[in-house]
Amino acid sequence: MTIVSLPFSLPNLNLRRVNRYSGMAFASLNKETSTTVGVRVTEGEGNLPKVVLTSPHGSEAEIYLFGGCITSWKVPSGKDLLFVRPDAVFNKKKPISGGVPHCFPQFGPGAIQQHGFARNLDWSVVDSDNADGNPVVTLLLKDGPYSRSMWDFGFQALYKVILNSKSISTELIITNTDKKPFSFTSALHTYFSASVTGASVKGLKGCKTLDKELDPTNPVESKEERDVVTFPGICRPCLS
Ligand SMILES: O=P(O)(O)OC[C@H]1O[C@@H](O)[C@H](O)[C@@H](O)[C@@H]1O
Repeated sequence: MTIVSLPFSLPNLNLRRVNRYSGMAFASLNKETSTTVGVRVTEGEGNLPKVVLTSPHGSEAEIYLFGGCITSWKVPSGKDLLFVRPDAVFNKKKPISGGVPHCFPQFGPGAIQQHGFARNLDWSVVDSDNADGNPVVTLLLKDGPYSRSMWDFGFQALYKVILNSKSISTELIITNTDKKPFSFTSALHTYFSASVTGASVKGLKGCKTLDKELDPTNPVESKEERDVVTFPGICRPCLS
């Protein structure tokens, strides 16, 4: 695997560092490659940079800077609990279809592109840590000409991913850096790798559903009536 230099600069952030292993994964400004235990940046699919978190307990996670998208979370047995669609592309022409894509500043359809622009932009690494053996990386996305062209607000998104021995945790902090208020919707739209046979989802009763099977551009709106949703075949209703 190849170590890549990433063209990021270090913003003036006051990020709390949690122990002696703190540091940048890689800094390219002076060609220095200081490492944090369990955090590295390598070339992924389509030569896109990805952060790899490796836990001493045997789990591993991969996060593409394009879209700030976690594409893999392997537990110690080697099983990947996340799913990436087989037809996903890694060429920045489309968001990476799978893993844990960001939806921001809009979830679903609306005034701007479906699920917003955060999954179409390059995030940068601003911090990495190793907290008691658990690797941590923090990514940053800020407004720029592309985001401003459709959503004219100043913002900062900080996305922290922590790989624990038996879990992975994420924290997304959105800060309004503008002089005017804004509202937004957001989601971490996770694709889990699972067999639908025997899978069920509770708690959807009463939720609005959109059935896109017949015409994805003109979904049929309805309401979920079932206490428990199972998946005997194609997943028809999708939550909006
Ligand atoms: O296809 P996209 O834009 O990546 O969105 C993923 C899914 O997002 C869901 O919120 C929609 O209900 C689905 O219809 C859609 O397939």
